[in-house]
Amino acid sequence: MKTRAAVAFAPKQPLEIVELDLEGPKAGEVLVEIMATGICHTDAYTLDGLDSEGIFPSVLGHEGAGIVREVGAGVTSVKPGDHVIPLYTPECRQCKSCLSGKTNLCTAIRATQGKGLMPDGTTRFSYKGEPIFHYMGCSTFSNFTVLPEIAVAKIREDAPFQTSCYIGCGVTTGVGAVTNTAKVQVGDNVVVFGLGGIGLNVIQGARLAGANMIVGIDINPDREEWGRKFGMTHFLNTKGMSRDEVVAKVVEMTDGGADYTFDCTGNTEVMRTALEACHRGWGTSIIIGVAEAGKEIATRPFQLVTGRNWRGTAFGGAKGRTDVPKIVDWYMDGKIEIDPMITHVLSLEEINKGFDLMHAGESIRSVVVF
Ligand SMILES: NC(=O)c1ccc[n+]([C@@H]2O[C@H](COP(=O)([O-])OP(=O)(O)OC[C@H]3O[C@@H](n4cnc5c(N)ncnc54)[C@H](O)[C@@H]3O)[C@@H](O)[C@H]2O)c1
Ligand SMILES: N[C@@H](CCC(=O)N[C@@H](CSCO)C(=O)NCC(=O)O)C(=O)O
Ligand SMILES: [Zn+2]
Ligand SMILES: [Zn+2]
Repeated sequence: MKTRAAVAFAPKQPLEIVELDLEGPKAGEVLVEIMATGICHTDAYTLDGLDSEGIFPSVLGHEGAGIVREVGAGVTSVKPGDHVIPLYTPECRQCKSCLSGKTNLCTAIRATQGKGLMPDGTTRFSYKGEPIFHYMGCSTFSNFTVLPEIAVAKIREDAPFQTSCYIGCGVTTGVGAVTNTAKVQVGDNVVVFGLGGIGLNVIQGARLAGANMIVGIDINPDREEWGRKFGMTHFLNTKGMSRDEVVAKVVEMTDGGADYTFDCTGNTEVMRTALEACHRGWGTSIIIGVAEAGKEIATRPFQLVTGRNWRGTAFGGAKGRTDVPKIVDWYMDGKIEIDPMITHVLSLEEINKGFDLMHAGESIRSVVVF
């Protein structure tokens, strides 16, 4: 079949809208019509050539929602007509990681996914006879895409695609980092570095968990109003401040340091600041941001010797097929907010504008509707 898609032919080039050839689903795979997709900063980081796993030409996008249109042989958990959210962190429920009960990082198809291929080692997309690679196992910047059965979460049919697609990454990552990874408790003091599409969801996750202080930090002053909408209690604009100044200010505000800090910037200098702003003896810093290829984190080991903890999280520690339908329920029941964070709704033809808005700090989430 044919599908309209925004293709990343090369790094640092605008996406091109073209008609691709798409092979149907093989055994264990499903064909999904993508109805809406968000644009996450991770898509921009890959398009900018900063991802060590970045492959071109490819169809980016990993924050989608859509409808199953066809299933391959042996598929039993979904059927045509089901509403689904694609999962860049699949859940096979059989691999060592899934069975461990300790992680959401299913390893069943990670090797081929990282090479832009389906589990059988081939790609379903092509253009003028040449292969086009998949991205994060999702490729939601295509109107139709093929996914492994283990990489789709079935969701309720009354959830709007335009907003629930954000649960495919940003919402689940931010809220889950608080509830699954940090396990923030009532009364904890939380500091969030970077109040974009992920950080604002960390803030609403901290509010849900009953945190005491929720301090938001950004270098964009417009983000203060955004943070306050979702439960932020204090704001710090750190533009022009040194690491020591930021740490000292957070330690003063939180009476010794935060119980939990979250990096939602991807900047390795900010990651260090976030660790050092944690309370001596027990504070934990969670890295959510994805850093550019080649960047490394550093701190004095004394920071860890004196009881601070450094951790990371992918997809908010959520097990996709199990947890995503529940997060959709939280949204539909009004426990978490999504609609106000969708600042721009674009057509596929306008997708490059979504990247421009993100880089200019003018959007929280842009969503493309097909
Ligand atoms: N671990 C995961 O599973 C996961 C999932 C989604 C996104 N991410 C990553 O999370 C990060 C955030 O993504 P997003 O979509 O929210 O991006 P975004 O562009 O919407 O937001 C980033 C925010 O950080 C702020 N910022 C930038 N530099 C800063 C600095 N030095 N100090 C303080 N604030 C600063 C920006 O002003 C902006 O508000 C990215 O690195 C993305 O790749 C990780
Ligand atoms: N490919 C990059 C790392 C990118 C990365 O860390 N991705 C996150 C999701 S970001 C979503 O917006 C993730 O899930 N990581 C776990 C995994 O990819 O298995 C690199 O090579 O540095
Ligand atoms: Zn993402
Ligand atoms: Zn698994």
